[in-house]
Amino acid sequence: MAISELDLPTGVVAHSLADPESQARVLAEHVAKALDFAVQTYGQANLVVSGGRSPTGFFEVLSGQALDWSRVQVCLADERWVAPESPQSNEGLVRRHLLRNAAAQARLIGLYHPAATLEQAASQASQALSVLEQGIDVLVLGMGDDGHVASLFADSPLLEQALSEDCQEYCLPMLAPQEPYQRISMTYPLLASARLQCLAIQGQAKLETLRQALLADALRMPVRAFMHAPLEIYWCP
Ligand SMILES: O=C1O[C@H](COP(=O)(O)O)[C@@H](O)[C@H](O)[C@H]1O
Repeated sequence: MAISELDLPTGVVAHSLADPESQARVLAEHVAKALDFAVQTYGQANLVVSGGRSPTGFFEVLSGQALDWSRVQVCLADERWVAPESPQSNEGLVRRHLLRNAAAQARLIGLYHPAATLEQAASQASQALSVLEQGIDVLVLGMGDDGHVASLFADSPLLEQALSEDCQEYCLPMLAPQEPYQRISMTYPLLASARLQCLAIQGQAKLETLRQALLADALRMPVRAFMHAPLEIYWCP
């Protein structure tokens, strides 16, 4: 299957790239241009990225893009509730693969807080995100094989609240079906307020997940909630 065969909603743009290297380069150049525009226009840029396993190549190419990184704030769309030193930490991934080269100058706003409970940690993460006062300039989402984005998982107790357009919280505690179970996720209204919204996915299996999500309810496959303009999908086999 090719991404052009999917019946995407009007306004959703699909980019089909030849391989992971091309995907990383094209996405990194597009993101860097948008960050540079925000720096020139507002004096600062806010970038929200995802974790997991797939963004490392993109992070490494982005880290070498020429722009005034000292004016860029990097935040995470979601975090596993583990210390940044853990190999499962999304913050750790960003520190190792993105905050290097030119991008070492950027400021990272992590979602991890060592609170007594996951609920308290999520509340502290929400408060820390008040630094996003000019809004999110660029959002880069990934997608799990089950159709989750950020840490918005089907069957997580607070999913309906997190996907509600009226949700006032920047972050909510979420539960994943696999380890690490305890997660903190940015909620739908904050994520969907980003000026540039990108979804980066690789492989046939994820294309099939996306095809199923287009026919599903967002409560079963949360990626469905983001299938509207101005989403840009970057896919490669
Ligand atoms: O658990 C997570 O998974 C998704 C997807 O990760 P991927 O490696 O399959 O692309 C990721 O977007 C999210 O940030 C992460 O916490």
